[in-house]
Amino acid sequence: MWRRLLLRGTTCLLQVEDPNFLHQRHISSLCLRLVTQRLIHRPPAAPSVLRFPGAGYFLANNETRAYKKDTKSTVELPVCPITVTDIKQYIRSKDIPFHDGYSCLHIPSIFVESSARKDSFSLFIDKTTGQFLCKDTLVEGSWEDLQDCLEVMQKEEQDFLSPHVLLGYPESVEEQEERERELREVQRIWSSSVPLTDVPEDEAQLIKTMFQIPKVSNATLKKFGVRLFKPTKSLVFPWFGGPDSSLKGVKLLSAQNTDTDKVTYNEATVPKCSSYYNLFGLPLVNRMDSELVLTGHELDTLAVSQATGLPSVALPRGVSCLPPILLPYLEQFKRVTLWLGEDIRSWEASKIFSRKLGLRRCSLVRPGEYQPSPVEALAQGKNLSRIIKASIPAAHKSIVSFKQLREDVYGELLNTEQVAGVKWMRFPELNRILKGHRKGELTVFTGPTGSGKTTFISEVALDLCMQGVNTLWGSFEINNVRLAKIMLTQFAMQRLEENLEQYDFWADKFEELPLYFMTFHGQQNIKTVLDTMQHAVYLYDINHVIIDNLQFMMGQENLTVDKFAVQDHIIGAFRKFATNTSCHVTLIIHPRKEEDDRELQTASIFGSAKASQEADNVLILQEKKLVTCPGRRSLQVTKNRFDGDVGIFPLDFIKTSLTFSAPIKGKHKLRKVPIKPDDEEVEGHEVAPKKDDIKKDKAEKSNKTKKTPRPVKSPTTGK
Ligand SMILES: Nc1ncnc2c1ncn2[C@@H]1O[C@H](COP(=O)(O)OP(=O)(O)OP(=O)(O)O)[C@@H](O)[C@H]1O
Repeated sequence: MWRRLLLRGTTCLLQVEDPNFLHQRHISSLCLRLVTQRLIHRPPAAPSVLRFPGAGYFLANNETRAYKKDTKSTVELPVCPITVTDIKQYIRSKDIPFHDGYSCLHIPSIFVESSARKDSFSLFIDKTTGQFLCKDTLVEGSWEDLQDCLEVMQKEEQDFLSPHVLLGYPESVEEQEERERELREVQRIWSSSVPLTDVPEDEAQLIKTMFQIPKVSNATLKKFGVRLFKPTKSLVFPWFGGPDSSLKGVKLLSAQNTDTDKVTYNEATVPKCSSYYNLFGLPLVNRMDSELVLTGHELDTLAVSQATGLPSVALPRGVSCLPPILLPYLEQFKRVTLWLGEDIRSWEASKIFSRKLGLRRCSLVRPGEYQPSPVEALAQGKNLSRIIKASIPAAHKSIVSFKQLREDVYGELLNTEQVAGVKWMRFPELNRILKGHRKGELTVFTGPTGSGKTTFISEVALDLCMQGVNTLWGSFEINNVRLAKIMLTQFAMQRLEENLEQYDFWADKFEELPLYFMTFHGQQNIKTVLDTMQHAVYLYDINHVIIDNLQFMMGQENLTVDKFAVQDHIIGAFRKFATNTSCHVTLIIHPRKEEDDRELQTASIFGSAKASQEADNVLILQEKKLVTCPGRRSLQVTKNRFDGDVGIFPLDFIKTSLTFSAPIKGKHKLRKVPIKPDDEEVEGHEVAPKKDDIKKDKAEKSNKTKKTPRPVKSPTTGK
């Protein structure tokens, strides 16, 4: 029997074998099946979406909510994008009082009985996404979930709902086991580590010297609950959270002193960094505190707190991202000072994060010689309070004088290397010409049809992503599975088809990359694409978007208008996006038809001159049609706005690994660095373990040092 269903505004036809399918449990499993088959995005949470004739509405009262973690790194726009005005209008229509906060709207929790509500406005709705979080119960969900809940409350004439009302994805057995294993690991580390105050004074001093925190007092370490895990000489930072302030996780920090007197830190978290949402220092914040210093590191928070007495919290993944799910915890502060570190990357991150936090309450500490990171400032005996007082307001006017710019200019002159951007590990020649990959730029990339544009740009982007550049792919031509397969092959630098036993090893490492995909395929509307990009920038602090390729946005536009004008409009929109969001956009554009044996030039890019005018960089994949060397490609940089250097270098394609970056005839020999006495590792590239090691690695999988941050998908609870 066929039944028509309306799910989140989409009509679905369902074949139903069981005539009693209207029973709650059937609907719930049916919805889950639909989700697994990706027919709908997630199970509908409540009645307004399930309109069975005569069925009334449906709530899964007995189901507990548990998001399926890390499902996919795909970015999709919410079914119906909303604005803050929509949210406000809806809330008003339900007669719910609200408080207009910085990043969120605050309403009374609907998951707590009114008599038991501790805080009258403890449910936070993200103004940008509509995502909500109830701080009292830690129930969270989408804007649609919240609307559904409110509809039910109204229909039922209830003044609160059970926190278990929302349907969730049940955890798989493996997920459950993994979670339990992680919890045991957290407990094991925590109980076998000791407070630094219990360590003999000379040993404690030695540890502090090792971590270069000689001036951080025992009292401060004790106050923040920092411990020492003796087996690895690591500092342990606890994550206490949830309504019961229980131990949710730990971060282990080890220090390594280098020849240059500088210390390098290695971090490991349990649970793994993709589910680690600790705002370290939060339990010490008072409900009435209205000022906060936000740092990029736990040690910095210790330094700020000790030197200034101000409340301070550290971001769980440093400057790489500020997950929106943490924003509700920062709503109470009228003034937030962002002091994220001592380099340009921290400075750029502080500007981006302050947009999420609300510019008007944020001020930024500009890194510089006299303003190093907080922990260094403390070690150097600087006055941290004065540095914080001298921080500059994040809100800026659109017209500025040189007086306001002079510090920026000075900073750029002082840090020329950092200003030049992230260097490629696999493409030294690109570094030589372009100097690096910079935020806010537009790169236009072209090359003959089928010459390997996607393959090449995939490796170029992967290289950056492996260094922590949060990357979003918009691949309209080839689907995400194929693209991910290319990238994974390039990542592993080998044909995985022939080494399937290594698949899990590489896939596990690949999964840790801050890499996301838009789910579009085929022709797309430019506005939808830009909205999705904007959404991803907000959620995942994307730094690099790759669009493959522009021609897939042309078809949707009104083609009675001049084709070139449409293309110019699209390029202009991407240019604006790059500038406004400080995100680098790489745009692949097909060339116009040239004669086969002619090399492409900037002017060969399809369309008018707008593409090359707007672009900061123009890259061309040249294909020489030589009989002697048919597959030979070169990469030509014909425009480089940063410093004007242009040039060309040859690319040798290795079919097994789909890479272009191998050493060229001994010219760019990579140093071999042994990692084990009997193993060799090419610089910047990992070696997969032998078959036997794979099993071991799986068992120990949890959390060895992870440098690359990962997406934000699971709740703050760390559940
Ligand atoms: N230098 C090369 N030599 C030989 N084959 C290559 C080279 N680079 C890529 N290929 C292969 O050519 C095929 C097409 O590559 P790719 O899709 O990257 O090209 P493209 O320029 O993006 O194509 P299109 O013009 O259709 O967008 C792939 O199978 C790829 O593995």
